[in-house]
Amino acid sequence: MTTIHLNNLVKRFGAFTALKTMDLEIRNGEFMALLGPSGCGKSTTMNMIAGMESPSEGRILFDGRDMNGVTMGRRGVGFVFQNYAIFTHMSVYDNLAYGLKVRGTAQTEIDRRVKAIAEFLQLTPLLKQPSAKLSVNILQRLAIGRSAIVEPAIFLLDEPLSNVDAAFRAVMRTELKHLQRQFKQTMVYVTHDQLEAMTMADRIAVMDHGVLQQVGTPLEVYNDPVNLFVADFIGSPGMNRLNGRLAESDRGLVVDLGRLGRTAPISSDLAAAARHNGAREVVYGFRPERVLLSGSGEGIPLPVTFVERIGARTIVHLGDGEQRVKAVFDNNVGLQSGKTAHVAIEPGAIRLFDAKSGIAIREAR
Ligand SMILES: Nc1ncnc2c1ncn2[C@@H]1O[C@H](COP(=O)(O)OP(=O)(O)OP(=O)(O)O)[C@@H](O)[C@H]1O
Repeated sequence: MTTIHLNNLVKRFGAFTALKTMDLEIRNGEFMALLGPSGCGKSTTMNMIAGMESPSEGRILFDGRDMNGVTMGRRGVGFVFQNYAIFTHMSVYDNLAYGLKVRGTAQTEIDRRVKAIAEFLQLTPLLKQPSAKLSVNILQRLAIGRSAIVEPAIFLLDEPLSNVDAAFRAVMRTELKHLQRQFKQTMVYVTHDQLEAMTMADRIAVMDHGVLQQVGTPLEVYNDPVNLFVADFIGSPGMNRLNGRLAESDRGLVVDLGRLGRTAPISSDLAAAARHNGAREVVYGFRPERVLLSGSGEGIPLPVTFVERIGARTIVHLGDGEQRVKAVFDNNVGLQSGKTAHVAIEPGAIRLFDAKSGIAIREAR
């Protein structure tokens, strides 16, 4: 196990800055996901950790040791890419054994470890097969096994599941997490898929445009996004946002929801944070799972525009124009498009953002 420190890391390609600045500590034995849209600098960060690219500025430390000038082969990292690097002229067994062979491991030990990893990745019946004829799913499993077998202290995976089919991806999400627990590796996992990051990672580093936006556990980034980018990127459907304006009332500070013709109360702590922030135009945010239906006719009246049933889950689309809301329920709530629903938001679920900067207005914690 190894701790990775990224200190003020910057990467420029000519005049273009792919990574503007990155400060991140990846703890011993931690599963860290680097998450963000295409082009945000995830792979660039990963390639620098692996030693395939050098930083333009800043340092990378493994257990406090500066990796500047240390070649990829000497960093003790295992790397799995989106495009599995498999020797197609070799059998599954020989591909798995390769890393141990080049390290001069004894044949009996190679045999033991190949059998163990093959069992773990359900490759045992295929060990004698030539790799050239394997399906994409199996090839990716083999690529993971080939890197994992040497038990690197640091395991780097760059979108390893993006070419495989959805059912297999779901299985591999669980297996990769299991593999990391078993070998107690420090794992860095690049993905643009928030579901992958949310289900596997101990912590997620959310990136956008070469800038680290937020680091936290899946629940922290889900519940308390630092800005509207993170609020939108995490969760499916993303966070609801209604445009509002802070206004004083006899109930204290409230959010005037404009066209919806309502004012929404906020907690006294959030009101204090909003007063301190000074913003007037705000985004009133809440997760679709935190919407409640009010049977008594209280709450915000919104037209039901569309009802989606996804297995046991129901996603209800409400509102029109700019003020739209999605609500997610675990059952069939019996709403139909064309009807009006009265919705309330669970207490404690409201998040406020400064509409101009997009930055969260947060209660002191
Ligand atoms: N060798 C290079 N030369 C010039 N620009 C590069 C180079 N490598 C990456 N870039 C640019 O740096 C930015 C970040 O790329 P990077 O591959 O790190 O993004 P990413 O978040 O991993 O996205 P993706 O999943 O699409 O690869 C992109 O705009 C990319 O075009």
